Amino acid sequence: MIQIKQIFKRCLLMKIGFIGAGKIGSAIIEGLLNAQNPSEDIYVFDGGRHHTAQKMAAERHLSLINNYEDFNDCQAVIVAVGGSATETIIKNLGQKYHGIILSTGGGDLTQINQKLPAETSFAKIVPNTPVQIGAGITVASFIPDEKPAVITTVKNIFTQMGAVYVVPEKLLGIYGTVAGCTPAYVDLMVEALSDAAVQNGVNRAESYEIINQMLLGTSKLALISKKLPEELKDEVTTPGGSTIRGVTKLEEEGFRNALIQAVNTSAN
Ligand SMILES: NC(=O)C1=CN([C@@H]2O[C@H](COP(=O)(O)OP(=O)(O)OC[C@H]3O[C@@H](n4cnc5c(N)ncnc54)[C@H](O)[C@@H]3O)[C@@H](O)[C@H]2O)C=CC1
Ligand SMILES: O=C(O)[C@@H]1CCC=N1
Repeated sequence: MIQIKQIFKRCLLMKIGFIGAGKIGSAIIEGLLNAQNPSEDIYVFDGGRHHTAQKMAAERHLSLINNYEDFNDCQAVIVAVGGSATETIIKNLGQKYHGIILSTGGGDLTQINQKLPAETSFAKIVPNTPVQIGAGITVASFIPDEKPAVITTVKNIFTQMGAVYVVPEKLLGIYGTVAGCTPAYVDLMVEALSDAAVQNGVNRAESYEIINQMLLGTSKLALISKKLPEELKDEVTTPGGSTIRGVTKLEEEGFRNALIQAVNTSAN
């Protein structure tokens, strides 16, 4: 049985290329390595100002390449450079590599696809940083008439690292915000909760352990019980107790509104 599973897994394995191995590029690479993809099947392009690709290739034994043509062994190439360089890289890459190009940055799906050779597909993805530990979310958008095999390949790559949502391009911004930006909001909340804990005498390291474990448990409870947030909140808020005093203070300070405005600001 184990052998069959291993053979099945081997069949799903594929070579994946990267241009840009910064924060999100390296998180995806770590996610692929954690999912037991062989390091030599991960190709990284030797470029960029920060030498992150060279460092990562050396440390994690990845295949470092210098020509876009070398990506032709890869089922997909992920462009994770950000900024204005993205579209030029995709255009040049598309002349030399014929497969699936995925970008973590911007660009118009239809316009870019029209400029690429017919055998090359272009799609946009927003992975979040927990992909590195297999607990991520990746949101993807394809042109409306994309080949099903392309969508399946992209899903096969990212389901190794967590959940995948395919959404229309016009919703990629908001889905990407809710999945991709909010880890930073949560980290900010953890820092603030920890500061208050330390202010009241809790050891810093212990406060982080407790708060992160509390978040993990709270999320698991919501996912497993399928209860709504208001039900779960009600289970904690004893009438006349300490939780409702804190909840009321959060309302007074505009906690909910701050989050709503933050999501709108990130997404638009
Ligand atoms: N950090 C995150 O959680 C997420 C980021 N994104 C998007 O992904 C893109 C990249 O973001 P980060 O990884 O955070 O940025 P980053 O600045 O950490 O990484 C970008 C990397 O690209 C490299 N690079 C730049 N030009 C290059 C070139 N011509 N050839 C090869 N490498 C080149 C840089 O040296 C750098 O290592 C951005 O568009 C961002 O909006 C999307 C989802 C999540
Ligand atoms: O901050 C950013 O622009 C990217 C998009 C999603 C997460 N980070």
